[in-house]
Amino acid sequence: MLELMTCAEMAAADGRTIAGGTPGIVLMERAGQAVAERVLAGVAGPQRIAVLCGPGNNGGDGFVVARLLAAAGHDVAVHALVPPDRLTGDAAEAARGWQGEVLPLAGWRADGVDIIVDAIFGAGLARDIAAPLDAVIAAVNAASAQVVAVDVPSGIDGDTGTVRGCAVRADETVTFARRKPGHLLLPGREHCGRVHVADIGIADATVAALDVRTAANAPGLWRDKLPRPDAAGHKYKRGHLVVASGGPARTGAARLAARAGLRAGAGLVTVASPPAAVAINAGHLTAIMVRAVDGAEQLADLLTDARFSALVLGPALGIGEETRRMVEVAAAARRHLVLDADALTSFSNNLAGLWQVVTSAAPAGVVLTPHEGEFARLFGEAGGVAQARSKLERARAAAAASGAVVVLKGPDTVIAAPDGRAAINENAPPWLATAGTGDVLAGIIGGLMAQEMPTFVAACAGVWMHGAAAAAFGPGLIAEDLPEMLPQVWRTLLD
Ligand SMILES: NC(=O)C1=CN([C@@H]2O[C@H](COP(=O)(O)OP(=O)(O)OC[C@H]3O[C@@H](n4cnc5c(N)ncnc54)[C@H](O)[C@@H]3O)[C@@H](O)[C@H]2O)[C@@H](O)CC1
Ligand SMILES: [K+]
Repeated sequence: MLELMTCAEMAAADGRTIAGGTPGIVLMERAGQAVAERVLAGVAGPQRIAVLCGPGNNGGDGFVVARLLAAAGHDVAVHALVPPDRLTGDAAEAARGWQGEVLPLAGWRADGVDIIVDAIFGAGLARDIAAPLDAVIAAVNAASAQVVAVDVPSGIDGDTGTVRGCAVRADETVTFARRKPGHLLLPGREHCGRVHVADIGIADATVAALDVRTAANAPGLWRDKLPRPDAAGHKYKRGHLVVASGGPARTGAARLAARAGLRAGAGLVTVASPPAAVAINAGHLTAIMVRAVDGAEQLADLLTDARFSALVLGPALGIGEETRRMVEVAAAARRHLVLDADALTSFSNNLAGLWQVVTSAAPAGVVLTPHEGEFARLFGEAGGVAQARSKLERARAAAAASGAVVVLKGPDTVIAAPDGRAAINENAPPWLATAGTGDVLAGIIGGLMAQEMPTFVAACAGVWMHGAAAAAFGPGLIAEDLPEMLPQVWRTLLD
């Protein structure tokens, strides 16, 4: 269940389930039940519980939770934004099931409360939170109580993960059927605590019929497309990756990418080096080959040999005309390309040029791996990017505008394909943000593409393996450690 459903998709799935014969109040009962079970898991003895209810169905879920927790013997107080007689539909029905008092939410204080159930806003959050609710949310966040959020922490936009004015910080969040993008994108992810997905009876077929295009990035998305070494195979069948090196003072980045490409399974890896840097590159490499390649013209000569199947261009390659020409030459030779760092910056404010590169490389795939700064220089002006509400939408718009697979890097890296598919990565530990790790990522993706793994899934797999390698190493990681952790990551994937 890697799909992520937007708030609108969730509402559509709900609507179809209701149309299929399951009344809305039954879904709400199941939702409330799932939250109540989560609250009860791990509590010993009677608790003082405050259930904070908003004006819509999220609040309706809250009334169900309150009823079930009171029935389980806890001391439950309900505080609502609007009086129950102003609720409508399923929420009104759920509120009628609550026999106790309903106190106002404005001015609520957390004094003496053990557990807070946040049922103020969920998928229907439509604008920034204002007074007096901002004070309520501040009180939730200042409380020492355990906070369990219903669906999404109130104030977090379920589609974008952004904070609308202010937002609850939950210890646990119980959502329904599938997670939403806002559970994975920052800062939303940090507000959710542990996320639990409860089955409320929305059929997989109902979700499938919605053609959901966004997923959490995990092996289930691409494991079956990973290149698998076979007994009869040999290195020439596992692709040949070329990584272009910068000049004598800037060679380390290419070697990091090259080593990562080899560990990612490329059969052969060659560092294409300016003649002046061949000696230093050769002095630091063993299993990886070095070839003297002096600029774009000689790269074109090299690529007349059809065995070179993929290239990584960009890490410390230098910004400017020559790098741009190397990219164009590689594209014209129809090789799989990973464009990173200086190769991206060499196309700043030149989206037309980038589009040309992607078009001429086709059917070979092109992956762009910008961090936020490179992304802004490349796509700041692109249609759709400026209007995008989230990192997810920005990456998707950039992929559509460039025709390439875009890997928009960060702690919540988004991988987007020009056809609209996108994945959000969540396995990167904070210590992955260190010098040179981007070069390694480019190398891993290049290594997978050299083996003919399809472009979008190669990018997704590369990002995940990169995060898994960092997580397996732990704090203190430096970029050089990442390729060395890949065998361990491979073992978990190829079992
Ligand atoms: N049918 C479904 O999809 C199901 C939905 N369920 C619950 O229903 C929720 C969605 O319900 P709704 O669509 O009613 O949405 P919400 O209950 O999240 O909120 C909508 C209400 O909040 C008001 N509102 C929005 N932003 C506001 C702001 N910043 N300040 C003040 N008021 C604001 C709106 O005017 C509206 O009255 C889900 O999050 C989930 O908890 C569950 O009952 C399970 C089934
Ligand atoms: K909520």
